[in-house]
Amino acid sequence: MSNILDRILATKRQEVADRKANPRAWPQPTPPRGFKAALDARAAAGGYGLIAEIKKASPSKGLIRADFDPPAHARAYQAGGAACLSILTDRDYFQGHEDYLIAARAACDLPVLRKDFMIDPWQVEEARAIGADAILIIVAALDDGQMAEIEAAAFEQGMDVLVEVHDAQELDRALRLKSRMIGVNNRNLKTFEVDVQKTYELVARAPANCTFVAESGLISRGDLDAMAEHDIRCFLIGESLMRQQDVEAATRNMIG
Ligand SMILES: O=C(O)c1ccccc1NCC(=O)[C@H](O)[C@H](O)COP(=O)(O)O
Repeated sequence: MSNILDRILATKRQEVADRKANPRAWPQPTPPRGFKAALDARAAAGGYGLIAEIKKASPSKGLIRADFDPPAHARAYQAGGAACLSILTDRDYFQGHEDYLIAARAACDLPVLRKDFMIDPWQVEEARAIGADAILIIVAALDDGQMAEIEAAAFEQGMDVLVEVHDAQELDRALRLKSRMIGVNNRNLKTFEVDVQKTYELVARAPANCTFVAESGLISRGDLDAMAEHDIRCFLIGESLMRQQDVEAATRNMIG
């Protein structure tokens, strides 16, 4: 039986083919903002490096934020102390859009991750063209050759790469790449269950020179403090912040 990732990737292949056939023209983006450097600086200063996600909806939760306003959320996340943004651009499963990334990045100074399902280096060029400072490689979605090709395209554009893994085998494959920014997604893509134990298991296997990011299902300051006891200081958080009426205050309470 196919899981949600298989279904997303099937849709994405068709979407990318359509977009390559009918490319949009984009305005010239400003130069890349250092994404990994922004996270590392927070962690080095003894704080938490938060990648705050602008996420309208998801396959697991449906609609998360009805009054969705990417520029306002970007400003609130920056004022609340986030180091970086993650912005969903996938339309079919997350109700995202490239225009949300463009508008949110223009509204703040934070580096931005294009959160989408990369299957083709062409999408990396498009990501930079809309202003993204980093892209995501999901190890479960690609073979080693595809990952290396997409990573090389990103580095050529001066972007950072967050490499996302779910288990030890995927971590071993991730570490064959050059990027030293590794995210552990605690969400099981078959069941949608979130298990933060995954992060604890994998941080012990990751080399010390990695920027290590815990992703998904983080709800409270206590969750982050528990992870900090295992030397994990960077986090990708979406839903729990996006559900708050006062996003700025929620962000500050989470990491302040
Ligand atoms: O969020 C989902 O339902 C989902 C389903 C299938 C593939 C990916 C999915 N989420 C992408 C993410 O990585 C999360 O948006 C991100 O880690 C933030 O998670 P959360 O704080 O739980 O919103």
